[in-house]
Amino acid sequence: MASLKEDPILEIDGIKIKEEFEIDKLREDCPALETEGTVIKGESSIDKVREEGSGGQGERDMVPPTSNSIHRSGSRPQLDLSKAAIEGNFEERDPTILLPNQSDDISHLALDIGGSLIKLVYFSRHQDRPTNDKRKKTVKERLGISNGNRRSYPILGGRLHFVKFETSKINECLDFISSKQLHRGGVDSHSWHSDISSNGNAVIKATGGGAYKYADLFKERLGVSLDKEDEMDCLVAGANFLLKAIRHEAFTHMEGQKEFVQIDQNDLFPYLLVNIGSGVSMIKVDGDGKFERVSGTNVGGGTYWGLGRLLTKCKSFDELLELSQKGDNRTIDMLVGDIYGGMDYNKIGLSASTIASSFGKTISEKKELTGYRPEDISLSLLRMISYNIGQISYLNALRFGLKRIFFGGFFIRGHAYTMDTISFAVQFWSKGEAQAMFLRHEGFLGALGAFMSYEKHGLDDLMVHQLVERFPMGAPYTGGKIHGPPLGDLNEKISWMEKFVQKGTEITAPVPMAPSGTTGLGGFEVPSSKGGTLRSDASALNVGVLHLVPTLEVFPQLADPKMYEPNTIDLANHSELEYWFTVLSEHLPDLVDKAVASEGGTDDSKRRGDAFARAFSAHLARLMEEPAAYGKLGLANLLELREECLREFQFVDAYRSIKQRENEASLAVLSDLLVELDSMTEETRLLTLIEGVLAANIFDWGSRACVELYHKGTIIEIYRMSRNKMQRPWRVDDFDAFKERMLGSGDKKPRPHKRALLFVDNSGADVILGMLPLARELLRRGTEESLPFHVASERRILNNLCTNPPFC
Ligand SMILES: Nc1ncnc2c1ncn2[C@@H]1O[C@H](COP(=O)(O)OP(=O)(O)OP(=O)(O)O)[C@@H](O)[C@H]1O
Ligand SMILES: CC(C)(CO)[C@@H](O)C(=O)NCCC(=O)O
Repeated sequence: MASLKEDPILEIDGIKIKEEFEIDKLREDCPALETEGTVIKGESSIDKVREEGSGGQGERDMVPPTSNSIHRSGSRPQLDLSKAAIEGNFEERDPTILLPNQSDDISHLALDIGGSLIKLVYFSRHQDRPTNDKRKKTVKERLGISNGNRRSYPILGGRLHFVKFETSKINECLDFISSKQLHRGGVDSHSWHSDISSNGNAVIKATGGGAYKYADLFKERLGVSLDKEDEMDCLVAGANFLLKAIRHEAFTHMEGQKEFVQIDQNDLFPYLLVNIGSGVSMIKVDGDGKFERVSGTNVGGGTYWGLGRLLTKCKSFDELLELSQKGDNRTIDMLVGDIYGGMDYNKIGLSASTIASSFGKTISEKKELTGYRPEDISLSLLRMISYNIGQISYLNALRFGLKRIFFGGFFIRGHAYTMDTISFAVQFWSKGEAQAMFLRHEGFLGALGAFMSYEKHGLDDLMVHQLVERFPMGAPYTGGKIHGPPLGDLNEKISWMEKFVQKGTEITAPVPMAPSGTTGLGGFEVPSSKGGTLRSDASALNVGVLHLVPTLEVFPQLADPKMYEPNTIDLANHSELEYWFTVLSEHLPDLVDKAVASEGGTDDSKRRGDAFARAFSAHLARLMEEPAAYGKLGLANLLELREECLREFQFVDAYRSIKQRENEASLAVLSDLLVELDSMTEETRLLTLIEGVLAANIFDWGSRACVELYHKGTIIEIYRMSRNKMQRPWRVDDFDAFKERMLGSGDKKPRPHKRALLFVDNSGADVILGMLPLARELLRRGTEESLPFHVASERRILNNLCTNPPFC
């Protein structure tokens, strides 16, 4: 095996890092970027630039350089690099680059003002990294330049937030916008502005009837103009975006069972979109921007809430919904059995328990309204409206031969009984031919669509993996009654946690309002209430903050990147979840110690460590309650959640000191290791390389045996021991099959492998030690033919290589 430096693609040996690079290099990798010949000096980021630039994927996005200072492709955002200059010291690592001519005018707030609720979607730039941690930011990140995809425009990393207010409380919404200065570009507005119209006024995209009704109020209170977007256009754009870009957005819900559906983007259309807001719209969707509103009904969410309020005196929608969980509709609804003397009406397929007439029983009894339990009324009403919508939806699907029906709108509210009832109606009337599916961001379709209508959002061709959903810990997740999004400020978060500590209150994970085991079958069963109380909106809605991470790229040689699922351990399996719950809980004190030590063991870090432990425990408890609370849950998601939680409490890298130690050990033996690998036969080398990767990684994924091993020595010792002296606590599955695919046998050529074979985790040097030779070997092959395997979490490898160069 020759020197790693000869590898033209993955130049990750990096021991000797280039001292400078020129914008020309950047231009080469990101052809759309042009400057007026400015030379920018810096360090190390060249590796990142090169790696990212070499990603291979997205050649389709490449546009030839233009001669002028800024290349524009359509209306997408571009950076104007003209007169770009280093700010401050040239010798500084990754110095900030000023772009004086860049207008930075990307808008980031959109509204859907409906008959019942106002929905806000807003974007905030990532602020994860402490500003003094410049080493972590690459030049490209600072520029907002995308990576290996070679986009011709930047996508800025950040978060999409989802918030809602009751339309009747529009002033609260205006206060919220104003307090966060969202109409002006947010609190970090020094570099981030809303659209400013030619006359200097901010313009916000808005849809829904309220965009017309409240335009003057917005002008008056905030001085902003609402740029009105068509409601149906927005609903469709939002639904298409979610279905294409968000992992596990859609799910089925039958008899209390939630199952996520991974939609194949190439097989999405046509479908029926049913948006259940105050009223209901039914839209046949044939493609992006291709749709027709084929039907609607005025019996919708407003009907349930309005009639329910009158009949039960409930003060809020949630109260009404919560009430239904304790209801028994048989006291209100007339069943087939009530009419047929307890018998089924088999001839037309109706069981005795089928509802013959919603609210029908009340005509035969001489009771006043007060004689009925509000719980029962609420349930009957909910069932009547949900069933009716399900049935009308199916009839419309039938009209157009559509098999899939996606339901959105806030009426659904992630509520099990509602979804079960709709699903039952669709299934019953279609005789199982059509399927009802629900969307996790159910109520935000319109607002997202309005957001998408900004010409400069730059999100239109994001890949699924670039939007990562997170569930930050804030008041709403600890059962607190705080309006708005999760707490953003670190101190706020910590003091929240501390309040719980002081009061000795256990942090209760929010109980999902959707109890499992409810059913609409037969239409009368009583939903089994679990916990009884509804928690705050954010938790009940199960909508996380979408993190946009434009640097994440799928390994370019995957056989089918869209369908690739890196999570091989599915925690939907309860015993698996329990196992990992125990591992992670037991490991928590140790992790906190490490995290605190990585920050110098200061009082502040101890305080943060404590808060982190509580926050993460609450997440774990929440997931034990409802494993699918945050979308489909695989082990990698759980570990990422932990990482994210650490970052929320500003632990940049809990394993920093360990990595340092490992880096030193790795460096010392690297050349030996390469010589050793070079001397092996191809087959032995392949196995050795895989073992190397596993040796490095199983430890990280929580294996107790490896943790013990690790305590006895450094990773390189484990690596050596694993090959020579000891019984390995892991094995390489399917090596023969892999080998055949990898090396080919007889006249068989290597062919793509369907499953992930390598697990690569988010640590730094240890992964790379195993990964380095393997990556090189495989990438060498990859230049000749398609790689025969998938690398799990390959995006993290790139990230790690970029942000934690291992040997420098
Ligand atoms: N906190 C809440 N307050 C009021 N209604 C709620 C709440 N949560 C859920 N809902 C339900 O959601 C419905 C509103 O849904 P959504 O926000 O999707 O529609 P909308 O945009 O307000 O209505 P439309 O599109 O018809 O103008 C309400 O009618 C009610 O049934
Ligand atoms: C009027 C809208 C579109 C406003 O969102 C909605 O409330 C609705 O679709 N209502 C149903 C109206 C009907 O088709 O009968």
